[in-house]
Amino acid sequence: MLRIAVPNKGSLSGPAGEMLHEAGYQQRRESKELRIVDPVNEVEFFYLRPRDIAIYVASGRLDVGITGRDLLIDSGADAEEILPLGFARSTFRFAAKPGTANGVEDLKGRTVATSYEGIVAGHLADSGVDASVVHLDGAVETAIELGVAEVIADVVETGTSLRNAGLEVFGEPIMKSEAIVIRRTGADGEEPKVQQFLRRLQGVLVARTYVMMDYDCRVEQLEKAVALTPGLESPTVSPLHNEGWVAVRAMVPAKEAQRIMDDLYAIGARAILTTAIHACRL
Ligand SMILES: Nc1ncnc2c1ncn2[C@@H]1O[C@H](COP(=O)(O)OP(=O)(O)OP(=O)(O)O)[C@@H](O)[C@H]1O
Ligand SMILES: O=P(O)(O)OC[C@H]1O[C@H](OP(=O)(O)OP(=O)(O)O)[C@H](O)[C@@H]1O
Ligand SMILES: [Mg+2]
Repeated sequence: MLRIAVPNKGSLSGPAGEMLHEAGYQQRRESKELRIVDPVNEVEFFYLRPRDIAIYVASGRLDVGITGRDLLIDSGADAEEILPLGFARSTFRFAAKPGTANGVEDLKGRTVATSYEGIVAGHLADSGVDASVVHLDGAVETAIELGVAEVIADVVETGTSLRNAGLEVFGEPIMKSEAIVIRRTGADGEEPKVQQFLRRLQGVLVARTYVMMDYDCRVEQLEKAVALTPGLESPTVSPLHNEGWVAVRAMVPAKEAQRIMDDLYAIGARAILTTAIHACRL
């Protein structure tokens, strides 16, 4: 049985559960459940604090886990990223009252408040800057107003929390994060159960990013049409009953579907349809 760690709370929890559900796995029915078995798929899910997931996976007791890249790095645990999942995207940045600092080099002798002590201490050390780090559990933006620190380092997505606190980011982003799948560093990457789990999640990612496009076009226009819709491998081309026409089928990125439909129409393609992909194995 594959043992998988899933975030039980916070920004990662909802989207992780949705993705696992879309991948065909049974998920917990209520948020108090800490562990469920999905006997059909032979997996067991452990709902754990997002911050703790890298530690469990590094211990080898759980095979894989879903967490944030920033949380993995912050933990310092012996685990590695094996698949980015495209949700809970954020950047990790320094922020302060306008005019306080322009870059990490200005932090010498100052105090930085953060919930991500591991990332911040590592970044300061890499930059050769000697500053103090104060650990806070959350709502870090308030630390400056209340005089606990002059600078914070925190997750930024829309920037609303910073604006509301009258703060501005400064310096280069410390890191970019998103939800990821992790496993213990050096664990057997070919393990069939792990590979199957990753293929299912990759299938969800593809189904979310691509649509299926079908259209008819004249044989003379086929090369131009195929250049617009190269598909992942190569498009399927089938003869139509009407001589001189073919039907083409290819996956295209969902974001580009409307532009591609316009371009296909312009070269004479007709009956252009797009349909959603519900599941996929590449
Ligand atoms: N507003 C946000 N937008 C996108 N990702 C976020 C946001 N806030 C946190 N994250 C990401 O979620 C992960 C942190 O999850 P965690 O559950 O510890 O914190 P949280 O979502 O802030 O929840 P809480 O603060 O309620 O405990 C990190 O990977 C972080 O980058
Ligand atoms: O740039 P934004 O879109 O505003 O998002 C970033 C904010 O979201 C998270 O806070 P959360 O609500 O989880 O509270 P916390 O600070 O207590 O973790 C994070 O810690 C930032 O404060
Ligand atoms: Mg938070």
